[in-house]
Amino acid sequence: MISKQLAGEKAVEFIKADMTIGLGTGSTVYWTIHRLGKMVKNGLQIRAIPTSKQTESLAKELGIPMTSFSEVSQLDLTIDGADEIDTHFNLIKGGGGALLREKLVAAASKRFIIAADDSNLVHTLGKFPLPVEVVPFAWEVTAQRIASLNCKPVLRMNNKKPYITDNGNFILDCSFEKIENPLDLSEKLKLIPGVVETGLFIDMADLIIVGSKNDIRLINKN
Ligand SMILES: O=C[C@H](O)[C@H](O)[C@H](O)COP(=O)(O)O
Repeated sequence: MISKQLAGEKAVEFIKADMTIGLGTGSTVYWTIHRLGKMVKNGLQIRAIPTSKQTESLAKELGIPMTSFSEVSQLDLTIDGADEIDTHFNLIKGGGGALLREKLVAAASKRFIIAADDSNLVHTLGKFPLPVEVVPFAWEVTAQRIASLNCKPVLRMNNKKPYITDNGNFILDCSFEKIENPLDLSEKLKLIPGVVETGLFIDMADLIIVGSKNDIRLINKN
């Protein structure tokens, strides 16, 4: 069994009846969503808010009942993946382009669980290029401003065209190499006009489930 699958499937143990669950995006929570689909088939009653169109269609296919922020304002639990996790529980997310909805859903959740594998654990964030969601208008100028923070922003492409997020925006993948102060960088990025959201999730995760070749580790905050 692959490590992401181990971690993703383990995460469903934290889902209880009648919860409202945030469903993340990516190849790790794919396994969570599949397991949850089986639990729902066996009678578990929950409702879910997806963090992307991709997750929404998978969850619908599996018969997982959906809700939205027009019906609920707080979720009991969100389960998501991460591209990098540092020793202070800070994350880089957005490799799959879903960072904006992921952050909104995580911020509205009482508990935020990350399922990942040991390759995602790092001492310092930044080797994985930081995804930054920007509005398409004047994205070139936004990219120049971001570059002045000491990185190389690259416009994410898809079939030779700019990749478009579920919110109609572009993504700039920004290679910082080492992000020594994630909070400071996050604040600086958010001050740049045109930046919608960044893939830095600072001190939001409550529990990390780390799958490796043959076992699973749970890392609790504090
Ligand atoms: O936009 C995508 C998300 O932030 C994913 O959770 C992240 O990229 C990790 O994905 P995966 O589970 O495929 O490694």
